[in-house]
Amino acid sequence: MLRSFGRIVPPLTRQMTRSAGGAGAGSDMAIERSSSLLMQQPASVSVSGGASARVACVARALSSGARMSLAPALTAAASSASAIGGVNGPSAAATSLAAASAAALGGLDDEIALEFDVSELRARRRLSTAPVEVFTESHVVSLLDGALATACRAESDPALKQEARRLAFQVCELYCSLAESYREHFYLDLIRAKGGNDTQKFAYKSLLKTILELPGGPRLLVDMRGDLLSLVHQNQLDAASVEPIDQLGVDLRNILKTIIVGHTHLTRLSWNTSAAILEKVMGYEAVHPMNGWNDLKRRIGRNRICFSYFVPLLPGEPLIVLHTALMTHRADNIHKIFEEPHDSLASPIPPTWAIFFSSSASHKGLSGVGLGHDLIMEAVAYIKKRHPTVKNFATLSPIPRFRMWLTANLAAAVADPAHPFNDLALTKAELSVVRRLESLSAKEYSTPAATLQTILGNDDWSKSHRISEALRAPMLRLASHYVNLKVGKSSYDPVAAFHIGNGATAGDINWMANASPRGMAESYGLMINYRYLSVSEGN
Ligand SMILES: CC(C)(COP(=O)(O)OP(=O)(O)OC[C@H]1O[C@@H](n2cnc3c(N)ncnc32)[C@H](O)[C@@H]1OP(=O)(O)O)[C@@H](O)C(=O)NCCC(=O)NCCSC(=O)CC(=O)O
Repeated sequence: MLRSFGRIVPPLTRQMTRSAGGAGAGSDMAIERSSSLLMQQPASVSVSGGASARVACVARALSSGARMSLAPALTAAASSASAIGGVNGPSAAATSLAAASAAALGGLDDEIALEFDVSELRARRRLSTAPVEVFTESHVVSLLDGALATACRAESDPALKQEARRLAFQVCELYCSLAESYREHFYLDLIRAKGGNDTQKFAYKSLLKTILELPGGPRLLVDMRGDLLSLVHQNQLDAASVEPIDQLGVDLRNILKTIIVGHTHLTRLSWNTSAAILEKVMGYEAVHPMNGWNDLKRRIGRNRICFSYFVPLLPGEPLIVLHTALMTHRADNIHKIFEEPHDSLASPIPPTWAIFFSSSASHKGLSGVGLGHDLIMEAVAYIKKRHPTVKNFATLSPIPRFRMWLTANLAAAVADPAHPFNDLALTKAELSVVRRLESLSAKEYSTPAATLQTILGNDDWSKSHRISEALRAPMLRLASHYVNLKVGKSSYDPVAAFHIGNGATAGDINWMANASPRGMAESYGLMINYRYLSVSEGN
């Protein structure tokens, strides 16, 4: 089938020739000469020492780009020269040729590392909008087959490593050039590529590991897994694609774990942290958006700690951020945490509570790696060591889908007066209090669910102290019911799933704890404390 993979940049082979910059016509001739020399000599046992010296000289004299085009020939030379030999082993000349080729290749390592910098491709991926040359599926499949075969063979033959990296880079370039709608095909082609080895299941892992070793490769794989998860969550995959693509996602996660688990570095961010990182922290904030540098300054000021994880292979990337307030009491309102001026937070009373009020992971592609759990546990250890008066660890967390859940259930109960949610919505006593305060029509009075639905229909209730107080008890009860809902073994609410999955316990639900438009839209202003009792003292 001739399927086009739109938005593709020119083929890499051409790109590579162009990036050989400065090689010029003279270099082209030198490439040809040394190529033929390299291709011919290793085949002969009678290779002379002079030939190997010339190989090395020619290879060194070439520009790095031109030498790189020779990499496959140099690799072949090194490999076959080593293999030449009878009962007495390789001849001295063959050994010398192997050494010269290997030396020329060895010197290339750093240059190749630079030339194969995937970060550039990622930048292009973000910027490129113009449709360019189109590759056919057969091109994609043959590139993947070749890259996969070479990556697999390079695992046992180090002489093939550079070639494996070159091909892996081409695959990255292809991936960065793909239109979003072609990613599903790419993943399937990657999974199906056999690399000449029909028996090896999941052979693509070798290719992914080769990409991981390219400069910028880890970040590309993080993006790739994020893309893949987005695709899966859209629920639009062909039924037959779901299982293999899920498997690819799991393999990608496991490969990424090798550069994350055991390599994380806990960092406390401060006003002295580089602006580039602080700007990212502001951008990644997923729970309480920041409105500029002053908001951030307050969140890293006195009695506030902003933790982040970094790993060496994703330099400059705060992978996950955890904001903490050190307090003298349990926090029940997010506005109080934000409104304290950052320079007046010094209290004469030492803090006894650490309140985690926001965790944000920066890359979807790293979900399921366990970063959130590990960061909270390391943060606890850090705080215990430096702030020994802190004995209690808890969160002040959003309840993100509470309003959605309540709205849907009230609608179902209004449609069916026998619906059990009518019993949960308001008790008889609550119903009579609310009805006394609000003048509703007969229809609106008809059931508890109808009454509550009408009152919550707009946010006016929150402006009336009396009505809001009348709603407090039923809303807290409904929120508690919601937070304890399960889907299988996990909590229905995503934040509850995260904290309860970490070993925390659902604690107090706080009334009007986040009256911002987002807080009202998500949970009618309610927030919850999850208690990390196992690490708290005196519990
Ligand atoms: C909360 C996170 C930082 C966690 O990051 P991680 O990389 O550790 O996440 P993860 O994907 O490995 O998920 C860890 C576990 O959390 C649960 N989990 C996470 N997100 C979920 C979701 N949307 N739906 C269902 N479960 C979910 C899963 O059970 C999973 O367990 P398993 O591994 O078994 O699948 C991130 O999900 C995130 O940035 N979320 C958006 C912002 C957010 O809602 N933050 C929390 C509210 S703030 C807050 O509550 C205060 C605070 O924490 O400080």
